[in-house]
Amino acid sequence: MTEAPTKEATRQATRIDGKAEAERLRLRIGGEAARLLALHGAAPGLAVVLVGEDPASQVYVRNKGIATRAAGLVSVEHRLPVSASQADVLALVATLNADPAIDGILVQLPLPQQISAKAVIEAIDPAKDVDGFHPVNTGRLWTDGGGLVPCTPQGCMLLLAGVRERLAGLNALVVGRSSIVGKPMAALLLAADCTVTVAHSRSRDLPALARQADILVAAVGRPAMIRGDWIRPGATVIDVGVNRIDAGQGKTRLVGDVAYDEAVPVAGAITPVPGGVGPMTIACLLRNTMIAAGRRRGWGELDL
Ligand SMILES: Nc1nc2c(c(=O)[nH]1)N[C@@H](CN(C=O)c1ccc(C(=O)N[C@@H](CCC(=O)O)C(=O)O)cc1)CN2
Repeated sequence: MTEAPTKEATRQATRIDGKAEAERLRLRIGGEAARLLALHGAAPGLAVVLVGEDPASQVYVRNKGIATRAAGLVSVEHRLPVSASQADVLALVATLNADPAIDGILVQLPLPQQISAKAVIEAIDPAKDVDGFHPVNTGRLWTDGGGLVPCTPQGCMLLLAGVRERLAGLNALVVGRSSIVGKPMAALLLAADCTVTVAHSRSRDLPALARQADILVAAVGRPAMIRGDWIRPGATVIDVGVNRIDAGQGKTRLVGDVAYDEAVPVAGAITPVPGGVGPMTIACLLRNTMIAAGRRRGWGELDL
């Protein structure tokens, strides 16, 4: 009797579970916060400022508050109307800068068009800038690395560490050059001794650049732009995109910047959307708040 031909097993990338990793990090932060409360009788305080009523921002701010309180930190929310002036926001930031109970300040982006995000970010005390967007923290990131590190790129690095023991010498491609993700991501990969390329809308032959990459970080905000045949076999793919697309019948669904189903048979490991980088952003915000509190209150560097 002839045996049925064995079907060649389809290669599948390791799915990097950001939700589970974020949960573990939040539990560690909760444990450390409880220890510090017992030792010093105080909990770190995070103030989140929301201007206007952008639906996605409202969800993110609510989730930040829930996660902050669940970890045993103090969460304070300030909501300003969409008509708020830049002076209103700057006045609130000045109050929070001076408040000794507040260790971290985050102004949710985007802001209404009459308010300059640059002016607001630059007004935040760099020691309380838990987003890591202030020029002092940006400068530290590109020099000695001692400042507060932007949450999304920090989360990407933690996810990478879970699947890649050594990053030194690897080719890393960051697609996107935003100040929030692309540029700080490039700085962190460079600090980890990767050979870093940053691609953007004017880059020539993006597929060819992608095919060189052992690590590919997609942060362009264009649904499924990175195709499966652009990916180097075995590469680690970190998808930062959170794009809401029409799913028909009046429904929407979230997709990343990478064509996930095409990438899975080629990549070595890949983050899904949702459930990849997104949850790490909020966990790293709590981490930054703990770090800022430790430094401000003289609790020393914490093991997080
Ligand atoms: N001041 C800031 N503003 C904004 C930041 C930021 O880091 N600081 N980043 C984004 C929004 N953001 C946090 O604020 C954020 C985005 C996405 C997620 C997340 O968990 N995404 C989930 C899906 C959620 C959904 O269903 O919509 C996922 O990817 O699994 C968390 C935080 C812009 N503004």
